[in-house]
Amino acid sequence: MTDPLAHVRELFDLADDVVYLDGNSLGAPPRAVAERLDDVVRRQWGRRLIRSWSEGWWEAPQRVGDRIGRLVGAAPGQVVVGDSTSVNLFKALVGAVRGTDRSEIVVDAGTFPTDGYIAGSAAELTGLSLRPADPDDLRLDERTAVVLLNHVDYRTGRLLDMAGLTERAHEVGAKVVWDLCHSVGVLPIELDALGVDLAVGCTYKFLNGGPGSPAFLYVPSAAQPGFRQPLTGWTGHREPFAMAAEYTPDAGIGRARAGTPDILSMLALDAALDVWDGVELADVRAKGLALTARFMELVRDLPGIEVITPADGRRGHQVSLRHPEAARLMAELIAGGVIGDHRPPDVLRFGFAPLYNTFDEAERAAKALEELL
Ligand SMILES: Cc1ncc(COP(=O)(O)O)c(C=O)c1O
Ligand SMILES: Nc1c(O)cccc1C(=O)C[C@H](N)C(=O)O
Repeated sequence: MTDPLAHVRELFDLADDVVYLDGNSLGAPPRAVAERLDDVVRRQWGRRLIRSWSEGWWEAPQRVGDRIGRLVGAAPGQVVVGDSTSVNLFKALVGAVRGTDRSEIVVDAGTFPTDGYIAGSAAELTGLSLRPADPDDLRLDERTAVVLLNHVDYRTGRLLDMAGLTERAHEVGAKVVWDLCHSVGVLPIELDALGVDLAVGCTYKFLNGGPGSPAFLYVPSAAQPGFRQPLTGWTGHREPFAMAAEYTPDAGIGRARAGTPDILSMLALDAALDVWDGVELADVRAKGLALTARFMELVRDLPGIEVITPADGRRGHQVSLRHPEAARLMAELIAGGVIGDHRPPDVLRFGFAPLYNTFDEAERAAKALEELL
């Protein structure tokens, strides 16, 4: 295919002697980040000192949130950036079930561990039970307060049907929280249009925000007045600088904030998001499907390999291969300059980031694996 994103790779600081296929865990650095951080540290922090809080720092969580909103189909004022995905999951789940007369939280059984752990804790603290369930057989009913689902499964790369599952939850009066860690920046997402209740996601994978860059939380405008999240830190207060004794939440998405925002990471993410300017998610999606299809075609028949990522369009931008010696194979691939990762016990993962990965890289990686086998 002709690649409408070919020029975007130049915006990244990537060495040509490495085939980097782990952007689904830690995205590559956009060149603009180092430059921006230099300005933030030397000029904003260094010269403007504390004045910088009123020169853009304080509002950064909402401003950067709106930039992510564009990528997930959320109108402005509904996404806030800060804290980790784990912390935002806790805010979302407790906020979703507080005051409910329903009795269970449902989580997809194969979830990324942190989601299951946090859901367990949220259930225990709110007196609900936690029920892990297969996304193909969720069995939601009037007992279900909320269901937490991963849009793209971290292990297999399978993409769930957000529209259908959101509708199913709503049919029984349950809420749905979507974890978008492996789908934000991968495909067009329509949170507002689908009536999603809450969503979280991390920014260090396909959004390339850098190691530990802050996560995001989506709370639709209509739900904000009733959203009572448990971490009532002062920055979520309606008038934080009034230093009032009583907590009064911000009227809008600001109530989803907790403590002081991590400005260095936040502004690194802000700079990283510049690579999306002028990029169409439809192009990203088309290239991601083509890259993963090409790689799957090349590795499908290799000895001992089982492709566990769906071959139809229901996948994100990673290819997962099962092999009994996955750990050894990945270590050898990495030693040879092809960087993917291994998830226990026997899964090799290869993430394709359409903004910077090329078809030539898909072929080089497949060739390297073939030679090892
Ligand atoms: C689906 C999913 N949820 C959550 C996380 C991480 O959460 P946190 O940002 O708290 O480390 C990851 C990856 O680390 C993930 O893959
Ligand atoms: N967040 C990570 C980290 O701090 C260190 C190593 C890996 C990660 C990851 O993001 C793992 C990733 N969520 C996964 O899908 O496995």
